[in-house]
Amino acid sequence: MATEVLHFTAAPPTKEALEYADLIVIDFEECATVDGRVRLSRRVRDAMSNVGFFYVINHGYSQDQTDRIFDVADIPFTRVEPEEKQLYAGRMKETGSHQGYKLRNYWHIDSGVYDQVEAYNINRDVTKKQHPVALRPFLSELEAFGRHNHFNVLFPLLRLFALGLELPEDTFVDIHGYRSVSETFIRFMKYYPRSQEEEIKTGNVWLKGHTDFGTVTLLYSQPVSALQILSPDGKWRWIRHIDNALVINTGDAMEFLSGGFYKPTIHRVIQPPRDQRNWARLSVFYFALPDDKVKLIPFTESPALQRTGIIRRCEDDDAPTMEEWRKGRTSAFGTSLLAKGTQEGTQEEVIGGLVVKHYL
Ligand SMILES: O=C(O)CCC(=O)C(=O)O
Ligand SMILES: [Fe+2]
Repeated sequence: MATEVLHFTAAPPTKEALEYADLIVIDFEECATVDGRVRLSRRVRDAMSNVGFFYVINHGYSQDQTDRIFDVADIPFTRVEPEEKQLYAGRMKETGSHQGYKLRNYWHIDSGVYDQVEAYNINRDVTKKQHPVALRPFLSELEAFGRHNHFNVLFPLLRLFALGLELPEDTFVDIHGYRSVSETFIRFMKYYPRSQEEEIKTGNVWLKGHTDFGTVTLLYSQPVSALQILSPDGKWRWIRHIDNALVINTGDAMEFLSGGFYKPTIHRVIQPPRDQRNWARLSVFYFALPDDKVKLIPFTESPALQRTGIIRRCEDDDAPTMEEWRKGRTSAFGTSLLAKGTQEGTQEEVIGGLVVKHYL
């Protein structure tokens, strides 16, 4: 018998007419055959050179299994007292690692306003760190959830990304070992309402526009609209909720490894539409990163890449390892001093000699 858990009730979808990004849907049932995978890899490649985000359906978790994960995801926020949360606070700035809580008021947004987001991060090896008492009965479920994401979702996606580059299917799989030393982790996230003053000072931005620093991000679609992506035409567009779909995007590490073939898409979180403002926004993610020791240089043997041209952010000799890049990005995120960017509405910082941009 599964341990009992309070049910998390998600908001109804918004009725407001939002300007949504037009994203393709990748049906994992088509992954079963080589032909299917080649077809999907072409669609993924097009989506990536266009909007950069896409959906995955039929990923192997039923609606009930996904609902259960959201119920468990709420535990670190609602079933743990503030004093206990402090005991499990992550030390992102000092360690460059996402493990434990990211408590509220940690990331600077704008004009002296800090975030109202709580996150709880769990390495896929759930034994790496201790967890709050209320979460302990669920650790084996969380381990299974990580495993499912790794083998049933991440690996098929990595194969599609490799095929798109005309590389052997397991090129990226081979550098994302489930048992390797790497940060690949589960994140639960809950956003809390803010004061009117905070909304005004930040132009309703809850989480600034950024790229993710790993290879692939899996987000379990949830109904509170707030996530937006920066479209190629310079407009922010909303991500639409699809029941039990995954929202997929790639990050910096995939850009490095693919020589700019798969570019990371800038995304942000803003205040939800009026009809959803009194609802909690709970998110579930799996953030994939290659093994810590992987040097982030392009797979130049890719025929596709040779045709399109390789774009490097730096010379191969200067390229960071995954460990260096994630530590640099993680410790700086939301806490470093940012300079005004060259582009309107951007801010910049330098990490490992490379410019990293943030968007308002
Ligand atoms: O909450 C969301 O939908 C997005 C959060 C996000 O972009 C992140 O945690 O990197
Ligand atoms: Fe993100």
